[in-house]
Parts: sequence; C-alpha cells; structure tokens
Amino acid sequence: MFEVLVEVGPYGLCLYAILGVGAFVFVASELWKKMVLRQLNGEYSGTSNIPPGSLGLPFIGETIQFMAAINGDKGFYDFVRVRSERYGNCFKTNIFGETHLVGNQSLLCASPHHHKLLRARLINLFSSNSISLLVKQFDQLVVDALNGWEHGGTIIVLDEALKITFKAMCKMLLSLESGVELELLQEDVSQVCKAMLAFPLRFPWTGFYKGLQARKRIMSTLEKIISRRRRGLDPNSRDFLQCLLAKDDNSTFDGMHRLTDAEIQDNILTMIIAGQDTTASAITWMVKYLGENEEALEAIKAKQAEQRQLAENTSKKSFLTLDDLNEMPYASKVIKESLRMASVVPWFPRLVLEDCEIEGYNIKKGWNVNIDARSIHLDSMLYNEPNNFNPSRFDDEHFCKPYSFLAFGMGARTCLGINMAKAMMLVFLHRLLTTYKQVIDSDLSIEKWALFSRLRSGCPVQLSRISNIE
Ligand code: HEM
Repeated sequence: MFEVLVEVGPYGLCLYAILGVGAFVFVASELWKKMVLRQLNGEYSGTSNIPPGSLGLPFIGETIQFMAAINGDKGFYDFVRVRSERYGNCFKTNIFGETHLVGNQSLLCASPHHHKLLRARLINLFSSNSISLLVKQFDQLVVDALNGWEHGGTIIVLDEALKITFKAMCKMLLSLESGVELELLQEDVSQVCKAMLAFPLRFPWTGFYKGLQARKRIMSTLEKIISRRRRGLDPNSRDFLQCLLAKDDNSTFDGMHRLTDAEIQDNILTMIIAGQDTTASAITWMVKYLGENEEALEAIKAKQAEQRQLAENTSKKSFLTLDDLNEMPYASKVIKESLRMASVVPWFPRLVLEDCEIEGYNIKKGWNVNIDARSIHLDSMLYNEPNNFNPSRFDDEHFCKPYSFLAFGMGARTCLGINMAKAMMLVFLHRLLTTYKQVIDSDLSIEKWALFSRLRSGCPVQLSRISNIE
C-alpha cells in the first residue's frame, strides 16, 4: 500500500505556505508502524471509510484555525493536538494554499521522477570530506561568535545560532563570507521564510508578495554568481556550487542528470533554508533542555572538559575535527535526545498517488498524508517517560524501535544534511560548554512555529566565561 504514497517535499505541508488545496491526513505512531508493516507484507484491502475530521469551509477549509494555531499562545502544534484528541490517531483536514517559494525545480517540490534525478546529483555533495570542511569552518564561526560574547550579559541563543548557521550554509554552498551581498541575501531568505507561512495573497502589502519579490532578488544574485563562475572569475572557490558547475562542464560527465541553472539556483536556496533554520532551532532547544536538566548538564560538562583536555594534550590544533566529534558519545546522545523532544520538523508529508487504504480508512489520490513525528517521539509505548530529558536512554544503540526516531524523516526523502546538522550541534555544544557557564534567563515554555518548531523567547541565556570564575 505504501508505494502509492509519493514522497513530496519534506516541509511541504507546513513550510511552503501551508500545503496544497485539498484534504490531508495526519497519521500518528501506531498507524505509521502498521502502515509500514502492511506495506512490507504487501497487504491491502479496500473499505469505504473516510478518516474522521472536518474539511472546514468551502475553499479555505480549516486554514483560519491553522493560522490561528501558528500565531496563538499554545504553539502551532495545538492544531494537531486538538484534532487528534477529538478524532484519534488518524484524522483529515483541509488547508488552503500552495506556493513553491523555493522554486519548482527544488528537491522539495519536484515530481517523484525529477526528485530522484536531483537527489542523485545533490547527495554527492554531502561526502565526509564536505562534512570535515564544514566542521572546521563552523568551529571557526562559533569561536568568533563566542569571543564576541566576551563582555558577558545576556544573549539570545536562537538569534546567535541563526547568524552562525546562515554564515555556515553560505560559506559551504557559495563561499560567501561577508559583505553586502551576504547581508542582503540573509534579509531576503528571512522574507522568503516568513512568506512560506503567510496567506498566499499577491497584493504588494502582503508578506506573501514581499516573499515572492525577495525570492526574485535571491535568484538574480545566484544568477550573477553562477555567471561569474562560468566566466572563470572565481577560480579558487571550493564549495557546493563549484562542484555542481564543475560536473556540468566536465566532458567526461558520468551520464547523470545535468542540472540546469534554474535547478542549481532553486536547490541552493532550498539547502540554505533547510540547513539554517532547522539547525539553529535544534541548537536552541538543546541549550534549553540542558539548562533545565542539572544532571545531564553536569554529566556532559565533565565529559566535555575531559575532551578539551584530550584535545589540548594530543595536538596544538586550533579547530575541532570530525575525529574529535567522533570521540563525543555522550554529547551525541544529548543531541539525539534534544532532537527527539523538540521535533523541529514535527510532521512531514507524502502525496498519495492512487486511492489506497490506511488502517481501514480510504485515502484518496491527491491527498497529503502527514506523518506526525512529534506524537511518535512523545509516545510512552516507544519512550519511557517521554517528557523527561534523558540522553542515557540511548545508551543501548539498539534501543530505538524501527520508525520511532523521525527527527530527520524517513525513506527516499530523508534529510540530506543529517550528518552536517549533528556535527554543527556537537561543535556548538562543545564550544559553549567549554567556554561559558550559562544560566537560562526566563520562561521557555512557549513555543512558536516559524518555519520550524521554535521557542518564542529565543532562549535568553546569561553567560560568564569559565576562566573568569574558576
Ligand atoms: C537539526 C537540523 C535538521 C533537521 C531536524 C532536519 C530535518 C529534516 C527533515 C525531517 C526532512 C524531511 C525528510 C522526509 O520527508 O522524510 C529534511 C529534508 C531535507 N534536509 Fe534536513 N534537517 C536538518 C538539517 C539540514 C541541513 C544542515 C541540511 C543541509 C543543507 C539539510 C538539507 C535537507 C534537504 C536538502 C532535504 C530534502 C531532502 C529530499 O527531499 O530529498 N537539512 N530535513
């Protein structure tokens, strides 16, 4: 049965201006598992049951309720929570609007066939060499940022993390490091991200319209950069863009799909958005969870101090390496636990290609089925005391049941940046804990949905340098 669910763009439902017109269905943990098992066993039997739930008003469906949840005090996930309490693990709803602000050639919007071709090209960029280079570059950015916090006082973790991850993405993708071009790009990307959550009205005063204009400017900047590269004006660039262009220009090209400039542009923008906001949000949640959990904080501090000592003893190198990160098993569990609890991408969609059945419910061609990763991550059948932050639950590598950890999605559309995201989180955590003592400042309970699940406060933290207090 599962083969009829095509994989659509990962954040398709929520990110790209809230889904296509039409019904879509949320599926939670038990159903998801059974769905996959049935797919494996090749079982399918038709019934005439439509999932419970409301399709709302004509045309706009339940869009108003969805937008209200996004802007409300309880957090955007409330939209899902309320309905799953009312209707059970599988319910239908209808949300208006479909825009592809990242572009029709993006991995996130491509048809299944096109997606396969694009992914086969892009996946090559995520080699261990690229990750090693990113670790060094990211470490440099974090060290610089941390030095800037020297004066003490309060910083907003989310704001700082967004700046660092944006710079890291632009350096890795385009070798853009500073200057007006980078600043304008940052403003425009942020406009596009906001527009993804706006009602899709194309009037000059709407956020949606401004997002479309920002997208045009981004495309024109990328066009100029590509043209410079093609004319050989930036010969020493070592970045993703250069790899894509070099392959295209290579006469002994290996027969893979050649990317057009439009495909390159759309996917560079996709990777900036997919990599910046998610990682920054995940870093923020991680700092919050550690700040609230004395035991885990003390455990990791002891381990990171040992790690620093080890690094100092064994070499005089200035920056962390991938090997250093591989020596941080407890920190890796902190990261996994933070990702589980935060569910930064709380659900991800698949488009139904043919009428099919899920758990006795008839699912129609053209609907989007959303896997509710958050309810899976907080399911007490899968995780003991799921609301407790406990990195040691991952002591046993085989503890996780299949399909129970979905922070990076699953299947043919799994996150391409998994290892990069984990590496960036590890670097940030290591540097923060070995440089500063932190005290979390204020109420962190309120969550907000920007493109991804975030803390409304951004997580204000008071810092004091460790060397000053020891
Ligand atoms: C903590 C940080 C991150 C989280 C939680 C995250 C999560 C996700 C999730 C849930 C998906 C959808 C998977 C699915 O539909 O099955 C996804 C897709 C994707 N992510 Fe990430 N991601 C993160 C960081 C990154 C980074 C650093 C990059 C690097 C550029 C990246 C690039 C992508 C891309 C390109 C896709 C689309 C893959 C496809 O459609 O084939 N992500 N991510």
